[in-house]
Amino acid sequence: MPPSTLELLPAVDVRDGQAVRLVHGESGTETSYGDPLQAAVTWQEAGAEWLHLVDLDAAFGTGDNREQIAGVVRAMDIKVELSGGIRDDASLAAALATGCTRVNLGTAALESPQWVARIIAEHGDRIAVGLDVRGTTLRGRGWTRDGGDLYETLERLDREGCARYVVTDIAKDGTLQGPNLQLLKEVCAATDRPVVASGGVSSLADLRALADLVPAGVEGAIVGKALYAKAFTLQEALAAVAR
Ligand SMILES: O=C(O)c1ccccc1N[C@@H]1O[C@H](COP(=O)(O)O)[C@@H](O)[C@H]1O
Repeated sequence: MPPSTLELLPAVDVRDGQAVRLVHGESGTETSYGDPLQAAVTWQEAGAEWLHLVDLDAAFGTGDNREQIAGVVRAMDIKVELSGGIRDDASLAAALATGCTRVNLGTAALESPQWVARIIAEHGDRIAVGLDVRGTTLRGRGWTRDGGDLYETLERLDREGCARYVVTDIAKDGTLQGPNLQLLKEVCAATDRPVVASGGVSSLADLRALADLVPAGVEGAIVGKALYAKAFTLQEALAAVAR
């Protein structure tokens, strides 16, 4: 039975050793929120069951924060979804070895389809694919390059057995303008796999609207800027989506 309550995944995105939020995922738009471990512990203590942890330097190709991020995963008692720069056997092995619950692949799903098919077959539910889109065009390499059509890629990944998708509307990400509910409905209609919504959450009303999409296939929501900007507390968010 799929869960009836929307899962919430507070985000900790790490750039140059700091927890940051970006606007539209654009490098150079960072607002810093300090120590990533402190941020992660704060969300865990506030009742989070999941953490969405991103190595932004690895995603942008400007280095990595791998050891620091592994330390954050090790310090957590909650489930961790780990992403950023997981593109080959070595980076995948390092990511899985942190003990994270699952990894989320972006660029690799666009540029290395055969490798992704193999690791989906090998690791099943521990692999999610991030479908980061502008309109219906996928973006990779730190969201700087086009990577094909959303629905063609979704069909291929479904065929290969991908367990779930993390869908980000880049136009909404970091803007506090509300999630793209229409996009999420369309993706849910195109796949029977669970979808984690990402981008734009600004209010408890947004979270309730996403919770209304649980029967359609939205399993969870990543919440970033709204929590850091204190639009609401995580406790309020968890209460808002409890069904
Ligand atoms: O989360 C962001 O703000 C973000 C911005 C720009 C690029 C990537 C971003 N996040 C996540 O990084 C992974 C993709 O990394 P890769 O392409 O596999 O190296 C994906 O989860 C994005 O959602």
